[in-house]
Amino acid sequence: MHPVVETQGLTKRFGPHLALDGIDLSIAAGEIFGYLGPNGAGKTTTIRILAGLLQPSAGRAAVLGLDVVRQRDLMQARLGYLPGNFVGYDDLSGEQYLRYLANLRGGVEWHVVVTMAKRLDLDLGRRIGVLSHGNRQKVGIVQALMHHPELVILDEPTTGLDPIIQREFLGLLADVRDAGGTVFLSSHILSEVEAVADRVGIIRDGRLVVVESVERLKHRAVRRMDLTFVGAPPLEVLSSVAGVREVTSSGSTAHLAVEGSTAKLLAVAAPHGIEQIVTHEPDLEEIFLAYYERTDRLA
Ligand SMILES: Nc1ncnc2c1ncn2[C@@H]1O[C@H](COP(=O)(O)OP(=O)(O)OP(=O)(O)O)[C@@H](O)[C@H]1O
Repeated sequence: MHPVVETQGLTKRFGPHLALDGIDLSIAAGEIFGYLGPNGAGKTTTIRILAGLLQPSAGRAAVLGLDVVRQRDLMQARLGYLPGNFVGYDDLSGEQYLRYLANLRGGVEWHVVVTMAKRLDLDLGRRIGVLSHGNRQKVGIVQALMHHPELVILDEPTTGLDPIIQREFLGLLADVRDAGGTVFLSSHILSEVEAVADRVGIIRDGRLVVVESVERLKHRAVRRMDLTFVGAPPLEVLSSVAGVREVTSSGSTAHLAVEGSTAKLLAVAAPHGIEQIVTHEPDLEEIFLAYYERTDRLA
């Protein structure tokens, strides 16, 4: 079976600027793939090429086994797509706009639209022009999913959604996967995609620096922790634990950077009397750091 998304040496230049530098990706049917990277990394450029809206400068991309340049129309008919800057038509209500798009697609099951709107707490009767950014984004999400596409590509879909709606939205994506569909979503925040993605790819400066399962990525990540002790923090003991990268202190609190599991550290620290533990979720930069430091060591 063809991968649902496949790129080989995908490259995009904007004048002298190299926005994508030889991206090789392969995503299988039924996967939720998170495409992560900081601002300007090349996520939108990749997505626009996959959606057939931008031509690569070199390399190739195929979606659902169809070349995104030569077989663009066929490919787009089977795709659901939410652009990063979704706006819709201000003068139409959500319902009018979605019916219009549904007609262009040759009809959709309207009850699917109504159910999704309910789940996302979207009022379909309101004019798009008066909707908040988050509510507009919900219209964009519904139009991307309403026709049960085989592949859904979403560019920063959670922008503007509150946490409860975000969770509901991730549930919709899980439903797509459970029905055999494939999801490709971009984000610059790991925690947004880690709950739902099977694998993630991290792009930085136009290069794919790592592709792996969320579990392995988290394991590789450097996590920051603050351990407050009853007395003075045992800094030397803490520094000697495998995986502990940095140790500083203020008063009775030790500030640590830990790679991988924190179980060993906690076991060693516990006999010294821990009063409080604060764990900070690893952010993307810290994951990059861990990744680059590891490749440096291997080099
Ligand atoms: N049309 C364009 N003309 C010139 N440069 C562009 C164009 N589109 C994107 N770029 C540049 O290509 C690089 C990648 O941009 P891209 O929008 O793909 O990043 P991104 O990862 O989606 O970032 P963000 O999270 O900020 O949207 C950036 O340096 C950007 O300035």
